[in-house]
Amino acid sequence: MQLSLFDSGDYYQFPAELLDYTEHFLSEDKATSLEKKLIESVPWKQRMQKMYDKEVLTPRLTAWYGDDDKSYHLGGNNFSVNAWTPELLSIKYKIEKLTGHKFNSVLLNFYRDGNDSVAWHRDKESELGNRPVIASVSLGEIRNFDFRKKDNHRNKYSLPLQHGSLLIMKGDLQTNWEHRIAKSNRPMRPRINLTFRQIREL
Ligand SMILES: O=C(O)CCC(=O)C(=O)O
Ligand SMILES: [Fe+2]
Repeated sequence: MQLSLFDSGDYYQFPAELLDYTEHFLSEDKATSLEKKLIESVPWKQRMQKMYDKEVLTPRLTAWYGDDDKSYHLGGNNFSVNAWTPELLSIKYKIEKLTGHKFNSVLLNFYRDGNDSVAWHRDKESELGNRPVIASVSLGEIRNFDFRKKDNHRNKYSLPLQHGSLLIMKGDLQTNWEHRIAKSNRPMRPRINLTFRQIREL
């Protein structure tokens, strides 16, 4: 795994048990055709999100797919669940085979350009349980996945997520670290991110 530091004056070793990065998880062709298919066929929506006490529009489009037609509360959002498509199921099986972890849902993010983003957060909803394993597939534009220690923001890293890559987030990552996809002034093509999760019923 290659990590670039934000602040070259300080050096922190990032604990490898929290992240697993596979750069060429999908072939270039596979990744490109999947990206095109998802952009065209997913019922993308800009949703409302609770930020402190206010409801704001998320600065990206999202969609939720999963095992049945229940809708889950995730971080106070009420997503209605779409049924698995053959493309998403086949990616899910490929990740399960590689990692040995099972997933029952996937949250899709569509970053239309550099203006779209996800703010610093942890995926710590109780539906995910303790120390969740989240599998994140990236398609399209290379965006930086930034992460920082919750109690020491200077302990901060950036990982450029390549087209067709797989990032596994695990261990205490969602407990002790925050992550984000920052906005950029650089002209950017669209990017799609798929985060496979195991949601429990509460
Ligand atoms: O787009 C990404 O790589 C990260 C998305 C994310 O953090 C999330 O959906 O919780
Ligand atoms: Fe996240």
